[in-house]
Amino acid sequence: MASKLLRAVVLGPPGSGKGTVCQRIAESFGLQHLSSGHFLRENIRAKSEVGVLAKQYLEQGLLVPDHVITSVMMMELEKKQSQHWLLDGFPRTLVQAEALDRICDLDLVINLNIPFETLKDRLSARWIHPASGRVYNMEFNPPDVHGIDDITGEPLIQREDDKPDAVAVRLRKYKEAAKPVIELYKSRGVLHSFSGTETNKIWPYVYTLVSSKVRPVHSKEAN
Ligand SMILES: Nc1ccn([C@H]2C[C@H](O)[C@@H](COP(=O)(O)OP(=O)(O)OP(=O)(O)O)O2)c(=O)n1
Ligand SMILES: Nc1nc2c(ncn2[C@@H]2O[C@H](COP(=O)(O)OP(=O)(O)O)[C@@H](O)[C@H]2O)c(=O)[nH]1
Repeated sequence: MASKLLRAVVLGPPGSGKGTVCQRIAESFGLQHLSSGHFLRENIRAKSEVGVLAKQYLEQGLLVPDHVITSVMMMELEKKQSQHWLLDGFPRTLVQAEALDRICDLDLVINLNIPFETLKDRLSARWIHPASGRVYNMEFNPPDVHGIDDITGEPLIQREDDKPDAVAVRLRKYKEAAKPVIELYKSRGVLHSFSGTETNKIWPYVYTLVSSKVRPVHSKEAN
């Protein structure tokens, strides 16, 4: 098994299960899950310079400018240089993919293909714990107590951009921006696409793929 540090990306539209799959990979293989959306929401809550700027874009359903999210992610990646990592939500555009290219060679890109109706249903039932980024779904993985985070006991919230009108716009924008990124990774031979409507069915295939690159922390397959 290669001892090289894993550099991986998970691509997929909003609601496709990137966060869920990344969390499982991070737990099973002991690698760092870096979510660009989570870093942005943290900055917004902290009212940092990046956060104040990002908020203006997110409120209009827009992506933040490439240079802003790229500098946030480059700073985070610098801190994790000596660890295996997995990116969730970055790169979202070709410009971001090109910036990532300048600092590393990706080993693996996991692309989640999920039907539009499934995405809409999932997002309308998604609740998050803002401080940790923990994600719940009222049908798929509900919290122990309705509206309350299992670990901290703090309240869960629903993201503004998970409301139905915002979702349709986000999905359209995702497709447009992701197309050249997917083509780039396909041409490099690192793209692995998974299609379906259930994360639990996709997960064993993802697990097998990642196992070919990194050793699992637990000997038994999770879920
Ligand atoms: N590279 C990125 C990543 C995120 N964002 C912005 C737009 C996103 O709508 C928001 C939240 O990011 P998430 O990755 O959490 O959200 P997604 O839109 O991808 O939705 P989801 O978490 O549902 O996949 O942050 C951005 O502008 N550029
Ligand atoms: N019903 C259902 N919900 C799921 C499944 N997989 C993930 N979810 C939920 O769908 C929502 C979106 O998943 P998430 O991992 O946040 O996707 P992301 O937007 O791509 O990061 C969350 O509320 C998840 O808990 C699934 O197979 N079935």
